[in-house]
Amino acid sequence: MRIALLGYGKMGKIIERVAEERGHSIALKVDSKTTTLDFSQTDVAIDFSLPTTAVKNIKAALDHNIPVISGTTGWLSHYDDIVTYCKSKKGAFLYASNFSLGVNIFFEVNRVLASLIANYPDYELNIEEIHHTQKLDAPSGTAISLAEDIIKNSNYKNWTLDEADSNNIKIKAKRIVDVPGTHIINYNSDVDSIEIKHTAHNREGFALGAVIAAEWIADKKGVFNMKDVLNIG
Ligand SMILES: NC(=O)c1ccc[n+]([C@@H]2O[C@H](COP(=O)([O-])OP(=O)(O)OC[C@H]3O[C@@H](n4cnc5c(N)ncnc54)[C@H](O)[C@@H]3O)[C@@H](O)[C@H]2O)c1
Ligand SMILES: O=C(O)C1=N[C@H](C(=O)O)CCC1
Repeated sequence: MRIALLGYGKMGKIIERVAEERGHSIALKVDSKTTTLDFSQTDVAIDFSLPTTAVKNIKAALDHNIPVISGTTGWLSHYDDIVTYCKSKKGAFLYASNFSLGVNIFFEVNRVLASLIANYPDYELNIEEIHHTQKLDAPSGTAISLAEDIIKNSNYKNWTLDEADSNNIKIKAKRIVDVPGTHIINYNSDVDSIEIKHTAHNREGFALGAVIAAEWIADKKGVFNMKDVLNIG
């Protein structure tokens, strides 16, 4: 498969190595200096760029009839617009806030735990996410996915970075040098606590998941997510 890397930073470089190890080639590398996007030698595009550039990159790939997956976070207010755009172009698109297998299993555990605890108001909930200091967005896309899944399976109505009340899930976003990504869900009552935690040891899991998703979407049309790829849940 010939891959366009839309974004060639920390993730783009690891994806390049993982993709080559799996027998693919990199046909196009796009970063802040790129002026024209030539998709003519490309089968699939992988976007790990910036919150401010993802929408333009995704639309450019769809304009050229190239299936595209995006791991960029912080642009989701435009998600519905991209879904409509993809359908209008009869293209293929997949977004995942987190491509790692471990986090996608963690998402399932989070959903089950949220629905089990939903009817026990004695438990106070908070989500904590910890990432490296270069991260541009807060909270992380993964923390937003976790909060949205809890909202779907409980009585919470929203999430907030500020002080929470019983309608809102508090998300604490911490930035510590070199942390690839940690997410903790904590339910706390007067008598006990229940905590689930996912710790990424490095970025390899994100990169492998992204390449697997790109392989999966290359011959498809439609809008997908990682549940479609991994067949879990
Ligand atoms: N979904 C996941 O599994 C996952 C995992 C890790 C990171 N991320 C997200 O991926 C994104 C990138 O992460 P990173 O750690 O590689 O960041 P990074 O800052 O290291 O890399 C971003 C790259 O985008 C490039 N860029 C700038 N302008 C561009 C443009 N117009 N078009 C294309 N690229 C452009 C920059 O030159 C830079 O190389 C972030 O939003 C991050 O939150 C998601
Ligand atoms: O390094 C990042 O930035 C990460 N971003 C994703 C998020 O916002 O959830 C996934 C984890 C790493």
